[in-house]
Amino acid sequence: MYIIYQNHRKRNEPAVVFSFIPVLGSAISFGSDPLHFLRSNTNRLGSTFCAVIAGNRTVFVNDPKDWQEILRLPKSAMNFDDIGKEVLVSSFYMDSGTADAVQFEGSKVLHGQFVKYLQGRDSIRSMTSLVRSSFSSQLSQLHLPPSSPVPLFATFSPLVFKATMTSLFGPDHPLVSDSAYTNFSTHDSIFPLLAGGAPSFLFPSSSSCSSNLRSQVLESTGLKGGLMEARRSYFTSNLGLNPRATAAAQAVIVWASSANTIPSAVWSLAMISNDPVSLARVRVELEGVEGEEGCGGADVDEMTYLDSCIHETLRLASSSLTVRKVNPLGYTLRGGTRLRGGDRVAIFPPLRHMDPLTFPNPKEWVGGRFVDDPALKSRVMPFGGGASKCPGRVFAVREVKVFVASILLQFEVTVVGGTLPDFDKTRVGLGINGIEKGKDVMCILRRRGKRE
Ligand code: HEM
Repeated sequence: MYIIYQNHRKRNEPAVVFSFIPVLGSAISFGSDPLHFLRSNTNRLGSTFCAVIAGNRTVFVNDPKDWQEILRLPKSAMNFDDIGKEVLVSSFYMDSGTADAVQFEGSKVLHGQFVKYLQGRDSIRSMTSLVRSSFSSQLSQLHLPPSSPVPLFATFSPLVFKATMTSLFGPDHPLVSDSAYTNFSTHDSIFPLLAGGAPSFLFPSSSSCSSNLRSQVLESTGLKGGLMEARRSYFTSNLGLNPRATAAAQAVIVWASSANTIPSAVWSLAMISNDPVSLARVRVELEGVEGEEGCGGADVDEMTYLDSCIHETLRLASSSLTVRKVNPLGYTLRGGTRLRGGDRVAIFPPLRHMDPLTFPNPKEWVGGRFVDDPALKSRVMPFGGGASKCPGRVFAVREVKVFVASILLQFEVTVVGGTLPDFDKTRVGLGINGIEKGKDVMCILRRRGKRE
């Protein structure tokens, strides 16, 4: 009965990708090669079709011309909040009542805080300045073997994590530590399984690492007037959450701020360093940066070539999925396609990122792509879109810029072998792909002489 319900097609509904596998449906085919799955089914069934993914009827809208309609629809037609709540419960060990408070009752105020602290000019300036001084002090203490290769991801992921935590909690907070990074990365490594609905008791180590993070997240921030303090005060004073629930809600930001920023930063450094032309162009921009530590503040805004390289990295490494849930009455799209109440609607931006008509030679990393054609930047969607678009996007790009600039100002970086490993494909749908399991980007790093 279940299979018949999921696969049966009513009038005006999108065609359904048939699957005999109950619950899982097409999850494995989609997860193992999403572009092939979406393109081949688009060829067979049309650009909007339905597939059952992990028990959910999911309508994939694959023509970018239809995306704006979906992203602009009001919450009364389809919403992200129900899905957001499921993720809070499945992946952040939050109880259902707390998830309701965070995702529904407090959503307007919390969104306003994101806008104020993650996008406001003064706040971004002071967060960038904290990130810059964190990189500066971490790099000065970094001991590297003089001429043997260094694994880029293993070496720099903890640095990016600690810089991000510094910007949110202040430099002396317990989350600014290697042990907190280990807790974060253990939880992060099984995040795709938790988000896919696997029960958390199967992963006791992740659960204890996540609990370690939650026990640290409430320690005093040392930062007055920042995002984390504003959230904490709202959770306790306005939503009446107890310390345990408040910690769970704060831990979400620890993950959201780091999980995608870390691979974005390290891939950007690797891809720039592996392309002599782009590396030379970025170095010319860096020459214009004043002072030894002058890669934060206003300067990063002027590095347009670096900005292009970072967006090109995000274009290639992105695999996010923007998802909405249709309201119980169902909804009819402009073109007449009928969606059932409870259907999920999904947009996969890499379909456009890898479209040769939009991005010629889409598989190639072209550092100056967006300098040559600035309008193309609006076609890159690594931060999702609509109501759930990443609120940390402006700060995130700045942090990546400061990271790359800090490293290149201090080091000559040479990628050993000249080729980069593949992406980790197990994170489809979550954001920026990490690096293939068991691999790293091996580089020779030589400290540069002091600039005059
Ligand atoms: C390059 C780094 C980053 C990338 C690629 C990225 C990407 C994303 C994506 C794809 C989403 C989901 C969008 C959607 O559903 O349409 C998201 C959501 C989110 N991101 Fe980011 N992100 C990054 C950095 C950050 C940072 C630094 C912060 C905070 C300091 C942050 C905070 C959040 C939050 C709170 C959400 C959930 C928004 C909601 O539920 O409405 N992100 N991010």
